[in-house]
Amino acid sequence: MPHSLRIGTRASPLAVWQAEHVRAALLRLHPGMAVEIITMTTSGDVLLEAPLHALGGKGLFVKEIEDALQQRRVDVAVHSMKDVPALQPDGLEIVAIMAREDVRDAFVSNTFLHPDALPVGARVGSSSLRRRAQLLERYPHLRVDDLRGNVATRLRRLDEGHYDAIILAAAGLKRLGLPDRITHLLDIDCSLPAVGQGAIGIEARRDDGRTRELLAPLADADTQNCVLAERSMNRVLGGDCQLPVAALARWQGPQMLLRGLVATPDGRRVLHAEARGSDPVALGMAVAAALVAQGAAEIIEDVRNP
Ligand SMILES: NCc1[nH]cc(CCC(=O)O)c1CC(=O)O
Repeated sequence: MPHSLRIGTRASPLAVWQAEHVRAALLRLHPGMAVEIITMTTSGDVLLEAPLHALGGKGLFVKEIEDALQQRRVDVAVHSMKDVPALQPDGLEIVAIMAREDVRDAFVSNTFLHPDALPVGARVGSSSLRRRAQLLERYPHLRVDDLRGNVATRLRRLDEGHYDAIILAAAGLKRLGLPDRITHLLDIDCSLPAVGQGAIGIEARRDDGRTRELLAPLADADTQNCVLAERSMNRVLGGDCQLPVAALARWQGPQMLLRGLVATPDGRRVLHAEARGSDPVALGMAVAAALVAQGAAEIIEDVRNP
């Protein structure tokens, strides 16, 4: 019997690119396998007007796709790991994380070559509290305005002149074939990325051994361990991508270095912690504990219940 597989994904061009990336990798291993991509609209796509962090619920971009997975309408869900909540619903599991793209945030402007060049009162578009906080810490003279929508929408709003600059994930621009739109790549000391940024995660039903077996070779062990460390930090903090929380793990030889950050959205308080080790989960818990010791839990509570 020939293998066949249904992949569920958001309908945005970036999400579809990522699902096609998974399909291509599967077809390289199993030429002739039937892999169907099924696009769906998520509540995150529908609720485009409200600022993301005000919508409250976690996993706005993954919920409907996970429902389809649980109901066996699809066999596989492909997500940006950045959008995936710390815990998966009953019976589902992230079974593979693929090799990471560029993890950095990108500064995109048609006028200014670098954020250093932005004048007092310049408008920067971003709905991410994490990006807002880190930008305002370094450049308190800027105005950060909400900007939602898929990558093309955000670029169009910039081009229409609503903003002097916007911040986007470099990974999305590169995947969509738009690397030329990157004006300046922000160093991780300037903008520590979101947990899981740049990584594609593949989710399946825990008990679906056949699908898990098909997907296993798509995993990149180094990326998987780094994202595990970042997510283990985030789980302790109760974080999701709607909070001003950042983390990045990288291998330095046999050791992993995990950096974590929690900030107030206005960038006035920015907590940093880092640790080295080889056990990703322990590392994430250690960095989370170091942030909590500096007051991270109170900052997060204030953001959740202003
Ligand atoms: N929240 C939306 C989202 N989810 C993942 C990416 C980019 C791709 C990635 O980080 O893997 C983006 C767009 C952005 O932040 O610019």
